[in-house]
Amino acid sequence: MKKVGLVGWRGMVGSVLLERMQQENDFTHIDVTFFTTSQTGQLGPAIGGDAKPLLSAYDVDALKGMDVVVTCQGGDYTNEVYGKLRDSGWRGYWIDAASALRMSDESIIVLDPVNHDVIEQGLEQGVKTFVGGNCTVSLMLLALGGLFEQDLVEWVSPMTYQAASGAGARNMKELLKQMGDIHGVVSSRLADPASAILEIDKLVANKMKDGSLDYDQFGVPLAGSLIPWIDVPMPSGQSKEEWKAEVEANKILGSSKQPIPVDGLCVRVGMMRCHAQALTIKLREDVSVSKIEQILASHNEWVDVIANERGASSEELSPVNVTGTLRIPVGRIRKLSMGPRYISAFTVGDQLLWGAAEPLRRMLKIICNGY
Ligand SMILES: NC(=O)C1=CN([C@@H]2O[C@H](COP(=O)(O)OP(=O)(O)OC[C@H]3O[C@@H](n4cnc5c(N)ncnc54)[C@H](OP(=O)(O)O)[C@@H]3O)[C@@H](O)[C@H]2O)C=CC1
Ligand SMILES: N[C@@H](CC(=O)OP(=O)(O)O)C(=O)O
Repeated sequence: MKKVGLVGWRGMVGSVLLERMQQENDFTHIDVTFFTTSQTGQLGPAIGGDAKPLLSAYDVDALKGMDVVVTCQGGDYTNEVYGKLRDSGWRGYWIDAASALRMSDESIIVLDPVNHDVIEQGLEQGVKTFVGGNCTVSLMLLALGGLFEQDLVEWVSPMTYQAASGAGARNMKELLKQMGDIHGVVSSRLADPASAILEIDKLVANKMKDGSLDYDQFGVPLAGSLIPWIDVPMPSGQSKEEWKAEVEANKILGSSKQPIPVDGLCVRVGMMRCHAQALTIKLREDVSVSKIEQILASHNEWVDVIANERGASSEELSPVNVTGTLRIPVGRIRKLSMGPRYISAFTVGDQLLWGAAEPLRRMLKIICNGY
């Protein structure tokens, strides 16, 4: 049984990972040790055995005793500890949710339904560092996996609708607080069927603009609004979230030497934990919509092709429908008026499951010989 150290299991991504590992009985196949950056010595969770005192996640000697370290602690932790651990001579497997090591030559970005071959080849060549991809990138590749596998994509432009969870737990709470505070200024009027909508709208607009909403985390109000910028600026004029799309997608696909252009705008909207994306795709050849649907549907067991109909699209391509599940619905597939090689698609996925925790859980399982 492999000795597995878990770091960051208390955070949002880590908790989702723990939940999935429990659902899948993963703890019966590993010898787990829980680490912490802030609660050393306190009792850890009674998972995979009796509760034991938590070890310090900065204790390189303790980490060296692990065959595998899985971390959802974030990039600062990775930057502080990973180098020291490797410099100490440790040759164990490092599995990471943070972006810090994603573009490093010594790492592979893991999304095994899409790049199982890249992962297997890496393992054979002795790669020991495996990093989960950016959430929008992983969710897009799972949705379009069939088209990429058959090399049918000349380029893709994703326009995203990203949930609050991608920015962190405090941001999710802030969004809900904003929703409640806005509702508070009009709740009595909403209860009155005769109330005038323009008066309600004016009160809502005033509340959003008067500076009284909490927006420390997002910097501006998000409830009832949107933010067309995610992460820091890049010299190209892209946001870093937009920059990640092409470099990470091509690294996952193993096509970095002849990269497929992937570029669009990333937008934060008031959803909780599902990211959605509207995709414009240029195909390398004219393929019928029914053939495209067939190619997409047969790629992996989570993708679900939704008919381009009003009812099915409204119900199935909805964060409400997808949240908390591993499903990847993809729909609105039709030819665009630009020409027969241009198609649209729309997809939704849970950014904490396939977008963050699930690729790590599956990588751990691969390393532990599939259990
Ligand atoms: N691949 C992707 O798309 C995504 C990746 N991520 C990555 O995962 C990292 C972690 O993100 P996220 O899970 O949102 O971070 P959180 O802020 O939820 O948790 C990070 C750590 O904060 C500490 N912490 C302090 N107070 C609390 C508390 N009250 N409740 C829970 N934890 C607490 C915990 O460490 P300790 O127990 O040691 O104190 C925890 O592991 C990110 O930095 C990012 O790198 C995140 C989202 C998506
Ligand atoms: N940046 C993503 C979430 C995230 O953590 O991405 P990354 O793992 O690439 O830093 C979002 O805000 O929705």
